[in-house]
Amino acid sequence: MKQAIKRTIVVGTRQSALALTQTGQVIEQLKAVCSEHNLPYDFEVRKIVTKGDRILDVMLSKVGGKGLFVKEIEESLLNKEIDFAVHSMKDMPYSLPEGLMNGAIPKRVDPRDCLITNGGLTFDQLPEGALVGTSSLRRASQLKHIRPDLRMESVRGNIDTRIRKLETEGFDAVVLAAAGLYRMGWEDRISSYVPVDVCVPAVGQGALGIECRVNDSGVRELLDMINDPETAFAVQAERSFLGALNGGCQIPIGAHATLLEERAADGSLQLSLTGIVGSPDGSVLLKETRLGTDPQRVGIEAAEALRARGADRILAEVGG
Ligand SMILES: NCc1[nH]cc(CCC(=O)O)c1CC(=O)O
Repeated sequence: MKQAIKRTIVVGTRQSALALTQTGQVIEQLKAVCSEHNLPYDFEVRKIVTKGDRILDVMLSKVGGKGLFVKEIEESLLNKEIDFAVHSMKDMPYSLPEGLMNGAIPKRVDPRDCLITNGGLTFDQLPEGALVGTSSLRRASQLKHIRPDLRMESVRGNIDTRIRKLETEGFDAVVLAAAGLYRMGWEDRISSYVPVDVCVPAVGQGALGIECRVNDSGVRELLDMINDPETAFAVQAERSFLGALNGGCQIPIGAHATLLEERAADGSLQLSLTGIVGSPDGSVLLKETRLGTDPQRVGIEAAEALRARGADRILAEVGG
């Protein structure tokens, strides 16, 4: 029998353990789709070192924010050195360069933040004045807002480094996205979850984004098979919110959208989005929730409601 000639798809990723693991998981999903539909594709992983990986000792917000992790990867896509790239959605800047697009958003895992503590504490059980490690202004703002006694300190590095610092640097707790721990198979390290009404997650947290070239129809058709329309719908609303607040950088912004069980009268999906903007010290925390059927609009409406309450001033103060 004649063998079809296979196209080898080169997949770009950062070289952190989390990036490699989630890229491997996406490739496994695609391989299953290929064998089910008899599609002639092979996959090869190409590791890319980004500027964000080289600068690990500075607070992210001081060195230019999220774009640091994707610029080199996007250049490799445009140069055709790679054919698609797997990103943590929350690390993707709002706007993609001309010629690139988000080809798929697979099903989201748990979007919540979680605590790693000694002795399995919940947020409410943290002792008075506890030292909490996070490099995220969003987490610092929201946690200090309800617990002004907490001392927040920056902790950077890969997930395993941050967990190690719980012991080596005397933290009472380290805050991480649950999603990263699940993907690594380290969920047994999670002491407790921070409810989304206490700490609204980062835009896109728990979701992946798969970036590809707009004109690569083969890759686009393939990626479309692992797209999860409901996740994509919610993430679109969160990213619309981010875009409406000009939030490309590491700033104290969070948004969480969920689909409502009930459809609108005309049968379309409905979603609810809660967005926050806060000051890094937690003294100000603005929160708004909007419902609707158009994700773009819901994001913009929540952003406008926050802007009307002074969100721009807070963002300008932190240099967002
Ligand atoms: N900021 C780094 C980062 N980017 C993506 C994840 C994993 C969670 C996810 O995919 O949303 C993490 C770690 C963390 O925030 O704890």
